[in-house]
Amino acid sequence: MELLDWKSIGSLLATFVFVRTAIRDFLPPEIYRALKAFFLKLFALLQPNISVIIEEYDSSYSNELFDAVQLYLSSRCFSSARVLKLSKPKNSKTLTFTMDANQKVEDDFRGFKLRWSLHSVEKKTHNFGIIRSHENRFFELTFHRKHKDAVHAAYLPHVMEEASRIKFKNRERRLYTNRSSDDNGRLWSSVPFNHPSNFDTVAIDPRLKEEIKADLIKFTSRKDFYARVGRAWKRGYLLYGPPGTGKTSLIAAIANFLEFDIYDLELTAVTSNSQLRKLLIATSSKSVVVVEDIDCTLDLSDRKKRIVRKEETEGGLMEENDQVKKRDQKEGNANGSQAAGAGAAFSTVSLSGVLNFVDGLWSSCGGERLMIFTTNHKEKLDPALLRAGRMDKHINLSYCDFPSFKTLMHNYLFLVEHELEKEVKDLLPAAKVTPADIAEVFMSCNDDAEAGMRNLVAEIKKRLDEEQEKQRLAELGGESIEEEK
Ligand SMILES: Nc1ncnc2c1ncn2[C@@H]1O[C@H](COP(=O)(O)OP(=O)(O)OP(=O)(O)O)[C@@H](O)[C@H]1O
Repeated sequence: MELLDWKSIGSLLATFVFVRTAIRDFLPPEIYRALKAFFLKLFALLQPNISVIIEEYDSSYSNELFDAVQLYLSSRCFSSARVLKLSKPKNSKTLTFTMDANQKVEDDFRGFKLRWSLHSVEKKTHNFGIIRSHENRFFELTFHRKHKDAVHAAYLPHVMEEASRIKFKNRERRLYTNRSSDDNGRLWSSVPFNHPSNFDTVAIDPRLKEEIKADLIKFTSRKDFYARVGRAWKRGYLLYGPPGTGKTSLIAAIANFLEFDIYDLELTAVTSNSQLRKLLIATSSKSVVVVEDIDCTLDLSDRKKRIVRKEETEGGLMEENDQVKKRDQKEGNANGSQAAGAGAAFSTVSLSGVLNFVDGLWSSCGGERLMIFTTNHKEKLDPALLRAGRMDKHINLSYCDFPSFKTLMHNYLFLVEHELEKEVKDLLPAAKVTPADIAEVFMSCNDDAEAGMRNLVAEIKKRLDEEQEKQRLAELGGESIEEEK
């Protein structure tokens, strides 16, 4: 039996409207306001929770907040949801759990509880007489109304931040290069970045290692600092030293440490300033942009003076290139700036251009970027390019010293100590042996640690003998020239 029939509902409503009008019209305003507040409170007590709906699509665009919530809940839903979906998102290196529809997950934030649930409803759209049905998914977030402000001001930003952290952590890291042409017309082509080098495998002075790690941590954690002082969130490293001392290995270790992508920028493959600009803008935040062997890719000695004059303005790069062309024409240099140096043959951009672009552009690009330049000849670089703010940290990687040798001995031969290490210690300072040379000897001993150590001592002695012989011949040559005189 029905409790109320339509007639009763009608008279109840009429009574309610009559009473409400009577109260509003006849009660003094202060009493009316007090009564209103009382009933609102009573209603709030009876219904303390409020809900926020986050739909998958906002109009016809996908809603970033929905995706963020889904990612945020991926780690939390495992313990509480009964049915989970498992997937491997594109460009992600890990599997991700997501909630299925009609599941609930509880969350704690600053001591209060929130409840997430995922719903799915079928939605029909009519388009030119055709009826289509779509799955319309949405998250419902339920919490006590007294936490409304905290949810808006702190919890939802926390969800977004946490989601982007998870996304960053899960993503497959990539190595981008502008060296090979891309059939799809992309500026950068990329492959997954799986270089095994890290701060344990790279053999450099342990103090230097700690210094670099501390510098990287400081840099990446100073977002607010860079914003406060109005500077682009970037840092420049210059790695210099002879070939085979670990510059490339250190770059890979840094990228792995920071979990950043790498952009390998080959300047000789850049044909114009606008291309350079596009390339740099297309780099993502949390990345390391590497320009290797800058002394080979650019004609630094020849352009030195002009670079210094023009480097303060971004447009200076154009002018500089024009001047190079004009000078080439004047000097009858048919190949234009190709004569400037083998590596610089087709390059129409310069290191100062890169640095100027970076200064100018990246200030507006938000996220952090590390620029690493390498050279075997630091002395060839113009001091203006080496100043702080452009190349903030100069890292010298030199011939192998004893602590670096110990790292290699441990990594390659699994040895912590060895009777021959004293001999190596005595020989190393005089021998110009790179970590790459030592790695080569250890690699070729086929896991025979004893043979590895013996071969290394023999190799170092051989090199020292060769060096002495070279010196003796040089001295002899000098003497005979003296005699001829
Ligand atoms: N400091 C090091 N620690 C560990 N391995 C090293 C180190 N230096 C060199 N190696 C080994 O030698 C190889 C060559 O080193 P790497 O390419 O890093 O040197 P580089 O200084 O970049 O040389 P180049 O200037 O010729 O590019 C690496 O594959 C690595 O195995």
